[in-house]
Amino acid sequence: MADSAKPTARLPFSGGRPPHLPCGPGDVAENVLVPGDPDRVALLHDMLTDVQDFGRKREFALVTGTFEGRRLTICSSGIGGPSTEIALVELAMLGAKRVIRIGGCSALVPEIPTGDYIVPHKATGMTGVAALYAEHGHTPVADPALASALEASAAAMGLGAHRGMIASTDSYYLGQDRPIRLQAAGSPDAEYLDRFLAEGAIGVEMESQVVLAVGQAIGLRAACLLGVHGNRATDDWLVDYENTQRNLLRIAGQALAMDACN
Ligand SMILES: O=P(O)(O)O[C@H]1O[C@H](CO)[C@@H](O)[C@H]1O
Ligand SMILES: O=c1cc[nH]c(=O)[nH]1
Repeated sequence: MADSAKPTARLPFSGGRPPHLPCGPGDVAENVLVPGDPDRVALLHDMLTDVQDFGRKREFALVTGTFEGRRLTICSSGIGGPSTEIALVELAMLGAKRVIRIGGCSALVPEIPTGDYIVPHKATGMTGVAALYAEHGHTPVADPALASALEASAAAMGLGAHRGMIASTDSYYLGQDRPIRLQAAGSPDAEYLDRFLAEGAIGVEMESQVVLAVGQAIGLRAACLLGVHGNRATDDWLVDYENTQRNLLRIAGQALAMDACN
């Protein structure tokens, strides 16, 4: 379907090129890392060799290169569920088989410091896209072998990785109990984060529930690796976040090599 020459309204691929990602047939590796921010593709691409840069359309920047002998694509998803669903579906249609979201989150419990990592084994939350995919489960699960490989990879590098449930939401401000007017900066009304905590979530961000729900639905092996950018229990926020982001690629790249189902 993805290589039909003429676009249709139902599936507007043109000559095999998808309507959103800036690439075509043969450009996407079987292994894909998906950060949210397109600038992170630029930040990380010097860690690859033999890089082909396919540029950027909207929030989707995409490069394919080699990381430790393995062909690897890095493609940004933008913020939130709708653009993340588009990225995953089009990546899969172009040949992706294993996808790891590498993004940021805030921890919800005081024991997880900023600069550590979370490997969600499942995701809860209130994203619209995951609700659409709900027949595959309100709490979609990560590919177990891929998630285990991420944990083992972080451990091998001596980096703190915490296994647990992540919560994803479509809202950065109200949905994460942040003030939505400066005047209210001192008095956020905690509500949504308490609900996530009560369900057992250890962190919050905006895409993992979608990545896992879509992955399960379309048969893409999917997992997430999240850098802990903030901690909502201690109110700590990591100002220098670049090293954490580079470690996301290092951990995920090693995990792809360690994955038992490789
Ligand atoms: O670090 P990324 O992948 O962008 O993820 C997190 O950061 C963004 C919000 O600032 C949301 O996309 C959230 O999920
Ligand atoms: O607090 C945070 C940090 C990263 N991403 C989010 O969505 N929230």
